[in-house]
Amino acid sequence: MIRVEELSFKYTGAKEYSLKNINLKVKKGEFLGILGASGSGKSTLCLTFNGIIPHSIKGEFNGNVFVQGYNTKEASVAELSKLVGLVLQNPDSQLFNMTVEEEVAFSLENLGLDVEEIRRRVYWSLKITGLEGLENEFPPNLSGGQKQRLVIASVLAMKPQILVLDEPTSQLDPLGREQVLSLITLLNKEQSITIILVEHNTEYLFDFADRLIVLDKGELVMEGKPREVFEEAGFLRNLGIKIPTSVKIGAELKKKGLLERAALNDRELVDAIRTFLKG
Ligand SMILES: Nc1ncnc2c1ncn2[C@@H]1O[C@H](COP(=O)(O)OP(=O)(O)OP(=O)(O)O)[C@@H](O)[C@H]1O
Repeated sequence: MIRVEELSFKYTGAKEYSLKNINLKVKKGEFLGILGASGSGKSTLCLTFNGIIPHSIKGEFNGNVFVQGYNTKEASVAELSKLVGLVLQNPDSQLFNMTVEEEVAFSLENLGLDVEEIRRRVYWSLKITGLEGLENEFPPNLSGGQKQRLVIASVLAMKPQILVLDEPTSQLDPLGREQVLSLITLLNKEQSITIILVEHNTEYLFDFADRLIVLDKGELVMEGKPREVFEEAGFLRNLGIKIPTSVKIGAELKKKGLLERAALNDRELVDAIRTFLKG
């Protein structure tokens, strides 16, 4: 689905490269989580997946990014947007139509689709994001979680096979956060959409990501299954990355010889404690 080869990028006028020699492959239907401290290059990497870098944001771009076989240097952002849906932190900056329905239909009208197909896609997108019944609402009146789901609906209407979400829940309240994360899980598990997600909720990534990559100062410094990555809790902490609470507790119990391995998710930790108390 995505192949990144020897990618380096320096913003125009910047002293340092924001991405340094990144190599990465993302498979169809995979759920990839991106971890890294502030400024490590997570957003910059996300912007390379649909061609915003290097087409709209300029700089020194070396290496290649291929999306479903297209080299992003050669394909336009409009073409790439049909393959890769991009969702950013702040939903308000991505909503500008008068009604929920118009918001979803907007991007489709530029694709030259017939009215019936547009109607079908709008209906499907609003249904899957749980926004049906709100078609005539004014987007600024929605809750944070609803707004972000509307952004996702308008991106999904283009029928991309890949969704890139850059901290989509960071500006939401706990309920909105939960709604958006559940939606992401559903899109991955039930619609087989490839997910690339930057998210600070490491508990969620532990449970649902297939693989994690860790960025540090523009370099890809670690890669593996969530369990393998969180096994290196000390390394992650030094990079300023939040460790799941279950892993922190697991590490203490392991130190005391009560657990064999620290990287357990919430459910596994509870099971291990229950077994220990029974024994
Ligand atoms: N438009 C820009 N012009 C110049 N430098 C930039 C620009 N955008 C980002 N950078 C620099 O590139 C580096 C990587 O930034 P980026 O936003 O990709 O990191 P991040 O991991 O997403 O951080 P955060 O978690 O704070 O969003 C930082 O040093 C940042 O200052």
